Amino acid sequence: MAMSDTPDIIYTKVDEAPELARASLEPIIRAFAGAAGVSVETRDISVAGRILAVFPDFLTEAQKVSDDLAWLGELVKTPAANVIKLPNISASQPQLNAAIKELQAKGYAVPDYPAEPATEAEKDIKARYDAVKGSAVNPVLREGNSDRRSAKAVKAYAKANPHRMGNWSKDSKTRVASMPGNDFFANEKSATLTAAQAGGASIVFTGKDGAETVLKKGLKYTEGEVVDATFLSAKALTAYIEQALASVEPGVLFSAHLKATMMKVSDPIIFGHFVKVYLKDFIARHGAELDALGWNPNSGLGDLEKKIAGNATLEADYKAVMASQPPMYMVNSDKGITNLHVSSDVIIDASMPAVIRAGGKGWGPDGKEADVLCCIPDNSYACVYDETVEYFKETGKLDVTTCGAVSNVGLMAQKAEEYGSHPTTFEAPADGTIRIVLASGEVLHQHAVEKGDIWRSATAKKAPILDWIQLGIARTKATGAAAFWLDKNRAHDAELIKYVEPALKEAGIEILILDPRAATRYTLETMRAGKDCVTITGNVLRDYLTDLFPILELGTSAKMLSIVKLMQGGGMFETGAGGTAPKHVQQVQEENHLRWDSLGEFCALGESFNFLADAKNNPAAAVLGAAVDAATQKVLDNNDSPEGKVGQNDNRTSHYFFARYWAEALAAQTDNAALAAHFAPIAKALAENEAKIVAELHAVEGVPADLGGYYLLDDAKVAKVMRPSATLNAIIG
Ligand SMILES: NC(=O)C1=CN([C@@H]2O[C@H](COP(=O)(O)OP(=O)(O)OC[C@H]3O[C@@H](n4cnc5c(N)ncnc54)[C@H](OP(=O)(O)O)[C@@H]3O)[C@@H](O)[C@H]2O)C=CC1
Ligand SMILES: O=C(O)CCC(=O)C(=O)O
Ligand SMILES: [Mg+2]
Repeated sequence: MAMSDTPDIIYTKVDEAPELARASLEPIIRAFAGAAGVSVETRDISVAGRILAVFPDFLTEAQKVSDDLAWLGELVKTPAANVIKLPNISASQPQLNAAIKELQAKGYAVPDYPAEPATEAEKDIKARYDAVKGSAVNPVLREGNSDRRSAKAVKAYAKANPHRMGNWSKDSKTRVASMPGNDFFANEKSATLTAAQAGGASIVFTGKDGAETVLKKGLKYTEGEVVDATFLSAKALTAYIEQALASVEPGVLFSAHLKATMMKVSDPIIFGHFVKVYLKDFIARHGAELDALGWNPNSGLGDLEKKIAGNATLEADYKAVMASQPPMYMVNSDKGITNLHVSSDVIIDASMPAVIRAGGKGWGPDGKEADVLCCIPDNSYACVYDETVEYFKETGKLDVTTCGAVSNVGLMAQKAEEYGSHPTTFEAPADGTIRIVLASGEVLHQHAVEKGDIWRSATAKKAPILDWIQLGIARTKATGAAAFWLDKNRAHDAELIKYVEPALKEAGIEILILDPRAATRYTLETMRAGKDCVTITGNVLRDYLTDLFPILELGTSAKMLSIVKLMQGGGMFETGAGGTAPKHVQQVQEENHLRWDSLGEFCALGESFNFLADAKNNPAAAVLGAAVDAATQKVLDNNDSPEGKVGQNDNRTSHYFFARYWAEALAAQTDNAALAAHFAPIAKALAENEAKIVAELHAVEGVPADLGGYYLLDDAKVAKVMRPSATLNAIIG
């Protein structure tokens, strides 16, 4: 990729609430940066955009789009990368189907998703869609390790303006239940490869009859790579879910917390097992009919309800079976949407912290809060939530006004660990053995499996591991307390410890190495004592903890600063640590109020300019960056962030205030006289027209908004909705 034609900054075009926010904020950024000669361009990583990009052969010339994700995937491997990445949808199967339907209805002749492909052509279509499904963007762009923390101003704001926290009681019945064994944790094997073991490998299934099937060929391992293999027993999973359901006490809700988006192969299957157990009697009675309707349990109760709609017998029996089971934790009790409707509705990193923040409460079908049994099948990380729940039962809720800040350094680069394991995850086709066979013929790992068991291999490469350790050391030095979250009794972690211990010795620094349960307790106690603490973790805990601790400390993970120092010298700045907040879009559609908080974008923008200033020796970018930081601080100080209701500040008003403070800071600085002169009249006009602009922004609220679609938005309509102030638009230019 030629570096000379790369824009200074890439801002991503995404989905749902952050995409609506982009439509308002990005024109402001483009105009302000442009005045300093800094170029900003967008690239589309929305799920609709990604579908269109992989099916050019089904589209007319006019409909074809560039494959921006592929382009960005190359860019992040170069020092020229400076990407501001907003969250995008990691589509579950029902979401993917809905996006396809919407595109087709809009005249794009993309094919249906072939669930059971028969021909080579159908297999090709399915493979293309499977590359779009689930978490398909982040693993491609994350060519560096993760550094997530709250900016000082954000933490100070949270301490001074504590959010609402539910009370924890000692006799709360909320608890975490995980499998007694035979899970990924128990069955894991791991090895660090020698130079002789590096090279090609394949994954082979051998049936009881001795017949071999190659599940995956062409794997390429490098020296020092940590290669794991493990499986979760389907029978043990079913038995555990049955036992958990039977153990639900009266008045307690049943819930399952998975990550079906990032673990896009394993977790939809696990989700399907929950559905099958919950609806066991119903499926036993109507299995053939449900098959004929084409219902797959992995697609959840949402799809089932659509498929049986109008069939009075099925509907009545479904209702009866649902009523006979313990009540479920609800996604939306008003609309009857349960935990088991769609696998991507309850995502563990966001869902468990919300239960914990509420004092161990979830919403039941009756629209009331209740204690919850939280099923997290695999023991690798369930202990983190279990320990947190038990800790708060013992000690009561956290005092937000005094607690310390917990930041994270996460091993993430180059598809590290479980989050890179989709291509090497398989449901065992029959009873037999699954082996990883190296080019030499050596069997690296093998497991005896039964039909339906979920087997997977994950790896972490040496260079990212070493980079992660150094980042951990640097952040520890800057922070104080820290721990590596590694369990010497877990196969994979034991291999990582072999890297960590000598590196710490060489650096002459002592950092605790604690298993996840002990590390959870240590971190909670440290933060409660008012001290800051770094969690140095693998990829999954990076994800979980950067929602858990911010949601407790700040009320949300949206305000996190999320830096990805790319290993080839570039920078990626993710906004916040959360997702695309689908609920927020619904509110816009219903009453044109967007409560999405762009503080994560503001923080990322400041970092992106600062990075540009250093990387390209661009002093004007440094001026822009410093002014962004000042504006962000002022948005917080003046309480200009969005609130929940029509008539209150929303995303658009917060952008107006941000633009105004940014212009004021640029006008006031003395490092760049030309920029100061350029922004002085803009700042003046923005300030003088405050009442008029805010009135224009509020005037559109309270009635439904037309976005021209859900997955494929109509950009002109979105611009109209998100930029309704003619006065503001004229000043921005
Ligand atoms: N980096 C990425 O690309 C990520 C993408 N995702 C994707 O996002 C989608 C939704 O994920 P989900 O797990 O439901 O989590 P979300 O973080 O989108 O939503 C959970 C809740 O967090 C609050 N929230 C999150 N961000 C903001 C914000 N900027 N401003 C205000 N409130 C915010 C909202 O709560 P309330 O309205 O109650 O205030 C929201 O309902 C999925 O498709 C998922 O795959 C998820 C995580 C990261
Ligand atoms: O890629 C995804 O699906 C979600 C990513 C995520 O939750 C995170 O990185 O915090
Ligand atoms: Mg997350």
